[in-house]
Amino acid sequence: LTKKRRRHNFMIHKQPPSPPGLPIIGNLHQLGARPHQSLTRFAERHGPVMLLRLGFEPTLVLSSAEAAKEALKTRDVDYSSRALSFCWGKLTYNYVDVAFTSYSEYWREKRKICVVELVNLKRVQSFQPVRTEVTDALIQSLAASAAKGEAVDLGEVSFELTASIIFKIAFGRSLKGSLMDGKGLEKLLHETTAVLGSFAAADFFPYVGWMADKLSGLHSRLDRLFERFDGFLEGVIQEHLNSDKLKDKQHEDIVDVLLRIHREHVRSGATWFTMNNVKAILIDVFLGGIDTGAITLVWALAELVKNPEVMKKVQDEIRHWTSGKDRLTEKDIDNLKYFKMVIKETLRLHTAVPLLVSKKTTAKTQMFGYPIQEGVRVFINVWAIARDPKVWDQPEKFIPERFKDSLVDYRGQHFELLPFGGCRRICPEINMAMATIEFVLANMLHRFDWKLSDGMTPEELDLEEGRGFTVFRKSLSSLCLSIIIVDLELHVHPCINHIEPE
Ligand code: HEM
Repeated sequence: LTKKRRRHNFMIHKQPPSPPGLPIIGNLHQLGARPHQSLTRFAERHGPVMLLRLGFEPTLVLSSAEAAKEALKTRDVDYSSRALSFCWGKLTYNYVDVAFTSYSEYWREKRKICVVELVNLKRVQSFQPVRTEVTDALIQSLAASAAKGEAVDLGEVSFELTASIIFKIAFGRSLKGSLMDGKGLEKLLHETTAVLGSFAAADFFPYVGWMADKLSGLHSRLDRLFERFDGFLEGVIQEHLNSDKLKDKQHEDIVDVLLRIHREHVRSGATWFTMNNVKAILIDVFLGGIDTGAITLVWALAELVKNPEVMKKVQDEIRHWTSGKDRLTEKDIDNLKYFKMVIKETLRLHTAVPLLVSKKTTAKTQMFGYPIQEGVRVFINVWAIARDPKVWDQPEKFIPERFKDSLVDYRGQHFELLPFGGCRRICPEINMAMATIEFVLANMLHRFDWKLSDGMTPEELDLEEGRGFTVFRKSLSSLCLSIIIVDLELHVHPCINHIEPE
């Protein structure tokens, strides 16, 4: 009995391992510019469950599929809240959005709106004409560049493309000629990403941190950003309220949907869904939808250019199944088995949000038998998990074939591949995001051949990642590629014997 009690006491007081830190700041200084990479190196030494101290904040870092499964499945309620973030709080009208709200009935209601109203299958399909229109315009502009022999900046192209789609889907207006045209929007998003990725002392040093943030100029940068976003959203909302077009449900944009829900709430006497909720959810769509999609597209093309044999194989497949047609439809994409493996491999190696959105424990809980307190910040390092050599053969290499006979998917059920997170807080917009990425990328690969410009060889192409913390942006924005328009007549029946349809 005594032995049992001793072991019980030992486990109660035992803490997960952690790298030694400094007084006051703890391990903060060790995170560096790419925290997911630093944390991966720590995990190699200290194991898949670590307890760090970031300032005064205890922070649990999980770096294996088993640990992710315990947090996201076995004890999902305990790990479902969000850690407060000073910057996000400001931009989301004090956490009244979906992504940064603590786990509660209030979050559940708002999430239900997202899932039921914004991203149901019908709605995703209803946006197909938008994806087609924007992709057609892209193909035309790429064809013009190819005809002139000009290289294109892939980062710019991808960004403009995902922004155009989100603008049409969410705000019902085109990006061009809107208040936030082209470069203006890109600059705004860069500044937002920089601010959100910067260190907010208030998050790690309660009571005193806000003063440091004020002195460092973070408050005024945030105020300026907030004013720009708020002004833009106010304009869009007024435009929708003043429009006398009565839209049928099939053709509503996201602002229409949210305003309709707001009206229904007011009519029923409910008070919890306010105009600030409308704006904060639009901020989620704006910040969650543009960068992530563009990042994924750029990485996919960069990997394909670096791996010409994969590029050839995937283009052969696409051109085979479209048999000389000018453009692929969304239906054609179902036939593209190898293409889907290329997408999965891109999401594995280059997950856009490497530490997910940071979580917080809602109660006293456990991890691998260690007791974990309530209110502990949690990072799930899905970047490390997707490169874990215990799970993946040659994890650093881009090998789409690894998914050939594998059931592993990215929809939150397989804990070794979690680019969209998993379980309760999983990205609610996977279908919308993937419909866009697949359609655009397949058409870009179908119509054009892509080569590095300025005589650069694939071996010379540097795929180093950029700086970032939560929403991760890499330095590939200036990846310039030459494009060649393909004579599709010559590609009517390229021989493909590597992938057969089911
Ligand atoms: C390739 C594209 C995308 C990627 C890789 C991505 C990734 C993610 C990730 C990793 C999370 C956090 C999951 C977690 O904490 O467990 C998330 C949450 C979220 N994403 Fe996405 N996302 C993408 C596209 C989008 C788009 C297009 C939208 C909106 C139109 C969106 C809206 C959201 C929202 C609202 C949440 C918060 C969910 C919640 O906390 O309940 N995402 N996304």
